[in-house]
Amino acid sequence: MVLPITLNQSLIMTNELENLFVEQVKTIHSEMDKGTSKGAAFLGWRNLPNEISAGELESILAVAGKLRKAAELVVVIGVGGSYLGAKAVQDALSPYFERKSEDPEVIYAGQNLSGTYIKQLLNYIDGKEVAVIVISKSGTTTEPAIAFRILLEYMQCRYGSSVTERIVAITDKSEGALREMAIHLGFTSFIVPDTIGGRYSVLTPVGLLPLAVAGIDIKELLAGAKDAMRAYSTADIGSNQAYEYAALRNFLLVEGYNIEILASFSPRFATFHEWWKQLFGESEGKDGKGIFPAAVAYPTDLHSLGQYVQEGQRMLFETFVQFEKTEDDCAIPFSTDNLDGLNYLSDKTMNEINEVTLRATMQAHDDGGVPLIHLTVGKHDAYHIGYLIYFFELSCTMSAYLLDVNPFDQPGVEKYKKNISKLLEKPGSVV
Ligand SMILES: O=P(O)(O)OC[C@H]1O[C@H](O)[C@H](O)[C@@H](O)[C@@H]1O
Repeated sequence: MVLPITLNQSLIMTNELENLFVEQVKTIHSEMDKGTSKGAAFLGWRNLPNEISAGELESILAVAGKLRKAAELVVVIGVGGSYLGAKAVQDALSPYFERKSEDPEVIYAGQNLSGTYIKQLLNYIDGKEVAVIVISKSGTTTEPAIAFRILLEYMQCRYGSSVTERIVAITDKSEGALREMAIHLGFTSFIVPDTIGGRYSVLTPVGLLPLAVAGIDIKELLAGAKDAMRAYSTADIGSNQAYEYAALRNFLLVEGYNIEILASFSPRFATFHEWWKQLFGESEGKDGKGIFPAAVAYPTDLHSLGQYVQEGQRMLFETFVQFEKTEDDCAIPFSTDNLDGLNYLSDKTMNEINEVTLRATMQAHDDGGVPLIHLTVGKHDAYHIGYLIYFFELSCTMSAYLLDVNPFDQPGVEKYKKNISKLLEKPGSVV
């Protein structure tokens, strides 16, 4: 059977260490099952692919259908976990250049505080039929709240009382300013479940609604996640590659490799790197622990960071994600004059050369002393992306538990927020 994801690596672990991980993983797995692991109240994503009801899926699709009909452009407002998952999957599964005519354009706001960005966004959407999806689990995050205030004013001026048909909020069921606004102004809304933190929420309405609006097959995405959930349900590292990946990372950390670079050769996968960075960075980076998650888009970055990876400080390991099958390809044409000397490639396609470049890179980095993990993904489609999401969510959680940290909080992020409040003299903040 061809597995949707396979993991290869050539690291040599001592038997003692391997046995230690085998035992630790078993214990943690059973603690997760019993709900006694750190932050266990936020393990809701674990069974989500099985638990999302047909009713909820239908209502997401129905609302998406309405927005698709009403709007040629949809602005999705959110930051962090309320933005990265949807954008990662949308970019991974959309054509590079030309959208299908029935798919609205989906653009993002609230992930930065650039006045230039919002001003130009307002100019860009003017004259187009617009809808807005505003997402914030807490309902109080400053960056998206500011973007929404500006977009809401714009939408109210433009659409008057019918604005409620064009705005959808996704937030906590009862807490936060966004929930209050949704009730007060009468927007359609969805709930981010209490048991799922932002960075694990891509398979809830947080990711599913914007993706359905963009024309992504969310049922296939969930089908992949559901199969992954089944495939990675065992506590045994030997037959659970999500746990194997978690253990390998922790082994490498013990060996002094404290930076992981996620590397891929598919440009449309690059936003997924950003989702992965938040997932691992916020889940593990606390109590003075954690592997720093970085990412490179090859071959572009072979011509920038490649030098460092090859010969810089030896504290990096690399995880390659390779898609075996992609839909389109382009042959290298034969040239009669061969002025560029490339005729030796003319029996090959671009994707074949991309694959050779991947192998050449892995070999070079291996020679350079960079430990490698190689994840091969069967196909570049919604099913496999859903599978991969679940793979990383589970391995990230296990990896954080192996470090003995709570995977589901992010206390450090509050520090800068408090400083902003002080500097901007927010009422109630301590000066
Ligand atoms: O969804 P929100 O509550 O607006 O939060 C958006 C983001 O805010 C902060 O950056 C947190 O550290 C993230 O974990 C969260 O995803």
